[in-house]
Amino acid sequence: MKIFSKEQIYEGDRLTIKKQNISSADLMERAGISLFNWLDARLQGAPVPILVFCGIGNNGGNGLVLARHLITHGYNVKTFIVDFSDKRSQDFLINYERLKGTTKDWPISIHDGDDLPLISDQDIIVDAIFGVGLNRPISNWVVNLFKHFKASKALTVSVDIPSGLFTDRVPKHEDAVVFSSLILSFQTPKLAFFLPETSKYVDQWEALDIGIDTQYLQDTETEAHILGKLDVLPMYKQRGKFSHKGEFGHALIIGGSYGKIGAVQLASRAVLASGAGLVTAFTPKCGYIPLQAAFPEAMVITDLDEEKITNIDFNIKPTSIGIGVGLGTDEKTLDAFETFLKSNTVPLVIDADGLNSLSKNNKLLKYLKEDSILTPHPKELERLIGAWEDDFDKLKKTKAFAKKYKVLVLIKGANSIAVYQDKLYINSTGNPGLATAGSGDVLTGVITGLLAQGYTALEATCFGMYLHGKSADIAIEFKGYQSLIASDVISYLGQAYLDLFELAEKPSAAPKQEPKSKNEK
Ligand SMILES: NC(=O)C1=CN([C@@H]2O[C@H](COP(=O)(O)OP(=O)(O)OC[C@H]3O[C@@H](n4cnc5c(N)ncnc54)[C@H](O)[C@@H]3O)[C@@H](O)[C@H]2O)[C@H](O)CC1
Ligand SMILES: [K+]
Repeated sequence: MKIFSKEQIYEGDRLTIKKQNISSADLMERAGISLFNWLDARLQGAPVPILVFCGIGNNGGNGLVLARHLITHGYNVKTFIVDFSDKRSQDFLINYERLKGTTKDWPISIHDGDDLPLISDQDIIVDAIFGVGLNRPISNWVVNLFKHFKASKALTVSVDIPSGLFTDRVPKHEDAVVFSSLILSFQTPKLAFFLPETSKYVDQWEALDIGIDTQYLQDTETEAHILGKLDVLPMYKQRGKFSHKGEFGHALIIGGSYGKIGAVQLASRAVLASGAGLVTAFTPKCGYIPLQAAFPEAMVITDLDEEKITNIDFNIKPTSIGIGVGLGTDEKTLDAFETFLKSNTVPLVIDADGLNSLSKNNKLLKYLKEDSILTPHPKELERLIGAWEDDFDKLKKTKAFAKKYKVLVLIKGANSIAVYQDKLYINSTGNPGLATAGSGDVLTGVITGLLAQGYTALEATCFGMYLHGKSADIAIEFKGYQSLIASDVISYLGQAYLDLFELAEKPSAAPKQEPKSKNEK
């Protein structure tokens, strides 16, 4: 699913109005009705108090349309105008008058210095104060209103985007953003829903279709995509009836050091579980017995050194290589890594100490084969590209890095993001159970395994991170968040594959999290 930028959203609105020969107030009506329909289908007329807080722009206008339809359908509604400016938008004004013509309960204006309205835990807050038009810091008294929302613990439904969240930068203060229980976002989710520094304001989101011109939605290239099942399904390579293991590639996992052979085992097992035909592990000598004993499906080649890799020399012809898991950064290993990089021509995944070796000696970056895949977690990324100002800046810097060295960078996190050329691919699967030892080694194995099977670097990364997260999502149903271990992610990979062919749904949620207790925000 595409994620449109703020400029693209405005352009989509403009074009839709023109092509469908409607007024902007008509489009606002449609957006407001889509909000109403969504809520009405869930509330089914329940008399729960709904407090609709409207700003003075078009986001506020959306709130006014919603309030009007809720009122005419008999809901218990109070409407407030958060009067932070006298520059009311035209469509806001049209809908302000329409609401006043519908009910005797006219909207109550809230100004700087006014008492804040009473909100109880059982109320529903509709946050239609700021939309994507937010372009500067918010006044203190409005921030106090946001704090008041948060303190109330009422369910908070944000229209389009949580008020206070920018589309292109991280807000300076946490209090200056509404914490949403649910965002009803028009047409497309916003990038901010998925970044570590801004996704904390987002619990759940839904994209509501408001009838933006289909051609425009189809033809417009976006910088970011959120990868759901429908996005990865076309990447899946079917197996023919007469296929044999030679057709599914031979992956080589290079890594391990004394005490860290498990990482190689996890990655190698994940290679096979992802569907690769053969896997060989290259480790120091100390890896030989544990790997052969615990993992009979793997072949093992060892270094001459007992405890660390000192010379990467093998006489097989792998179709993909994953390097770095458990590798360590001993001087001799670094030398071996350098020699390997200089001569390697095989599609490559670099993880963990492979990445740290690159950061220690960034002259090596120029030896990376085009389309190599780097899979850093944020700390490893920082060592590679330097510090960033905020998450948006991090993406900008990562893009520049990926373009400069012609590589793909997978930034691991609650929503892992693959950065390739000018694009961002955001994973929608996975859960906090994955915050456990070895889950990165498994991801490296899955991606290396897919590369071995002939998936392109972009496909292997997108499909790999999706399957890895999906496997964990299925696994926690049985294991729970706390008990999930990396081996489980391998065990459930098969289920993740099978799930691809279950009824496809759209990506449903922001980073999955444990259900919050009622009083926690
Ligand atoms: N065409 C439509 O009817 C549709 C509208 N949609 C909704 O519109 C918003 C975007 O609306 P916009 O009027 O551009 O901006 P906002 O309502 O988000 O912002 C309000 C207004 O306030 C000004 N402003 C910005 N920051 C501040 C600040 N810190 N303090 C004071 N004032 C500020 C800014 O200049 C704006 O004019 C979008 O999110 C949708 O909800 C839909 O797109 C559907 C079609
Ligand atoms: K909002």
